[in-house]
Amino acid sequence: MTTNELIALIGIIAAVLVVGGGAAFVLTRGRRQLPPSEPKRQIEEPAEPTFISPDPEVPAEPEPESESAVDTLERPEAPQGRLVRLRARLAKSQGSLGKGLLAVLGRSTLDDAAWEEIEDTLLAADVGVTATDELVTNLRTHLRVEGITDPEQAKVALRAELVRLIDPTLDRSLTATGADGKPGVVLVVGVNGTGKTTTVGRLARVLVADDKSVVLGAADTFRAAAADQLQTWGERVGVPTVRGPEGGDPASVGFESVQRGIADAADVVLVDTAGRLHTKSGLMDELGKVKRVIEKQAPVTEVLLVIDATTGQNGLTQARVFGEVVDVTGIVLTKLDGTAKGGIVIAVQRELGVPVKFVGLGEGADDLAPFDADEFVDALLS
Ligand SMILES: Nc1nc2c(ncn2[C@@H]2O[C@H](COP(=O)(O)OP(=O)(O)OP(=O)(O)O)[C@@H](O)[C@H]2O)c(=O)[nH]1
Repeated sequence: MTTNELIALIGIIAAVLVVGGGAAFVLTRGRRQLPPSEPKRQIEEPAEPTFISPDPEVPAEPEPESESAVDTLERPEAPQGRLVRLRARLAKSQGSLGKGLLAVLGRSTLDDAAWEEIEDTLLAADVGVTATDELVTNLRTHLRVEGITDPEQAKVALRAELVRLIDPTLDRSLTATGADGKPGVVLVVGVNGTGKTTTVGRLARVLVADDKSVVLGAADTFRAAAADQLQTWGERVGVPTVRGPEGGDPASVGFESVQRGIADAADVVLVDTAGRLHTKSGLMDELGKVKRVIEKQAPVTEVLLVIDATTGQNGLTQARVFGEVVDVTGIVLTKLDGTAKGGIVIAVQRELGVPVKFVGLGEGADDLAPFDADEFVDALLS
């Protein structure tokens, strides 16, 4: 090999070494910049479809109940003291009944004309004829026997006579305790629009505030929105609602709601019923059936008749007719906030011989107050 040939061979070997080393360097650096090998596997092996993109039609696994969901439940106001809070709502009744009576009693002498005015005031407030006679006779005797002429003392005497007429000794508690480990069952009845569904929803809140477990029965299958309305009331305080098909048999919804109450070991089942005209005998008979069918599961412990206080004498007629079909055990007087006829409390109690247990004094969720004779009369005369 010549010297020139040797130099050429060394040059070729050197060039090969330089190019090969450079390529190796580039490859090595390049490999270091690649992502780790794991993702390569992801690309090659398609993931399960449900992980790639959850199908919106497929319901997700139920999530454990979050704290915020529990937090959204409302805490109803304790029932005690509601009547005192709502006393100003009796303003209309206060004006015509309470203030009317006090104005006459405040006069220096009470002649026959003054007593007639007292009588008229009581009658105008729907106290009813017999109760009015009784109150006037008793108050006159009270003032005469005790020689009362001072208006302030006369007011005290009036208060005592009104309380006596309303009868503070009546048991006004909701009879909602069942026997033999079964829930108490409260059936709520009345004509259309008196406020039954609202009352059932509010009663659920009263019971929940009292730490009772409750099941609602939407046996008003007649009015389309009634079951939804009731369910909403229940959801606000975490209470389930049993409902049936629209136009279905109300008795079977009543039956199933009590069945659910027994299965859940609930304290109370509250059953809403369809409003019915008290003049329609077929519908009234159906109400009797609802009660009988429910009682195949557990005794009805309370039948509450809801009466709209603004309907006056008509409310009394309803009370009479409902009382003939189901054994009414308590009265709920709604819309007492919108009437000057607060005396209906006295009249309706006498008509049925059962106590007023709750009064509705507004449209708020907790505007249903347990009735108390002393607090009511104090509100009227304040
Ligand atoms: N101002 C006032 N409104 C009330 C009171 N109680 C109920 N209401 C209103 O009365 C209306 C009728 O109430 P509902 O509970 O739907 O009556 P319902 O008796 O269930 O009606 P039906 O299902 O048709 O028989 C609603 O607008 C209630 O907000 C109350 O004490 N005061």
